[in-house]
Amino acid sequence: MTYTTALSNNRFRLDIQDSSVPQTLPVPDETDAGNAAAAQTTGGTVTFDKVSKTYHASGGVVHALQDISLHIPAASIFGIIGRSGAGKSSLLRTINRLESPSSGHVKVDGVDIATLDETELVHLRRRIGMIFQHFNLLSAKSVWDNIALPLQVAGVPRPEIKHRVTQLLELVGLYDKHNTFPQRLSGGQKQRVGIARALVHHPEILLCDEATSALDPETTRGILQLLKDINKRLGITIVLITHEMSVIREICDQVLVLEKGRIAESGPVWNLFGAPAHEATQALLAPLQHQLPDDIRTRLQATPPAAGDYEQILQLTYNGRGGLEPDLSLIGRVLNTRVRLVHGGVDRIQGHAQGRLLIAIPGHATVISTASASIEQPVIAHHVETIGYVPLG
Ligand SMILES: Nc1ncnc2c1ncn2[C@@H]1O[C@H](COP(=O)(O)OP(=O)(O)OP(=O)(O)O)[C@@H](O)[C@H]1O
Repeated sequence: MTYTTALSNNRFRLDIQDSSVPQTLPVPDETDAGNAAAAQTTGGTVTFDKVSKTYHASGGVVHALQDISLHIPAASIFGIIGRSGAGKSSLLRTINRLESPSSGHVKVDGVDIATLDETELVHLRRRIGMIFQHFNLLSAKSVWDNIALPLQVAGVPRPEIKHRVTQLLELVGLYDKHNTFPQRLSGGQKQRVGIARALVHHPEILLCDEATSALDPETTRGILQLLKDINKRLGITIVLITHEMSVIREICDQVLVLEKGRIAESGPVWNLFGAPAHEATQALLAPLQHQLPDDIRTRLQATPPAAGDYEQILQLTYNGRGGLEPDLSLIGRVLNTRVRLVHGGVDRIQGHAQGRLLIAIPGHATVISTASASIEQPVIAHHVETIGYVPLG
């Protein structure tokens, strides 16, 4: 067995030349057009082809995944969301064959992983790192040993292990903790160790199973930044499942929504978050919506008050399409009245402005019904709706 190390494009590689371990996955069958095309792409693609998974539990048969076909591009950050029991973990776990599909195929870089023998499977799993919600660190081992262990198991010589572990500890910002044991680390530090350990074999794919769900918001931000850096600097494909929509909004390029084991919808995050089409997506995204402030909600009426002054409350929605941005002076000009910003917020997702503004205008002002789609008038929002009336005074 020989080892070579190289540092190129900021990407450290430790190549293990072991005649007992295949250096590449089996060459795909060139007659299979799908396989051949995928094999030519950069490393780290995942393709699901009509994947279904059925469990035979004591309570009966569970169709956890049904007819899933999708492609995860190399070097992308791909999020999987869905209600509890939708099949997220089952899908994620088919990528490294922790679960095997009941039918259909999972291909990594064009190779159907069901065809791999035991040795090839070991090799595949080294190319696919995984991190977990509860970190799965060995409590009796130091930070250093937790990270070094997979390399020791793989038979890597000590000097190489020392080099690699040092490098990874620096990457995750934990070098000063190398002698510490997990129980003395914070949640964020434990996850950093988990990330370092997942990267020991310089994988092309990193699977994240609710990796930030046990962390507070500030620590979550730090871990997401680290994952982003790893994706950018090392070109690793990241596939993550989460119940936190903010995580998807923060770092993912693409998102898949699962519902009862089937694909509800999928696409670029800005597109899905801006205009969720499926009821499951709308329900999942509801917590991200700015709720009506209590003082407005309690005074809001469905019809204009019979007497006295009042304001009309309009909701302006932005879905990110066509480069449309909230422009308060334009809104005032188009509605031709005094406009008061009441509440709301606009996020930028992958450069697209989306969100919701609540504005108040004098009760008797006319809302141009085509403000959201006028040809003559400049468009002020993707959707404009009167949500109620608030008496003044
Ligand atoms: N090993 C198993 N045996 C039997 N049924 C299973 C098994 N694993 C998962 N299931 C069932 O398959 C369905 C999908 O489960 P899965 O864990 O993939 O969903 P999930 O979306 O990850 O859920 P959660 O968000 O709650 O973790 C559920 O009905 C679950 O009970």
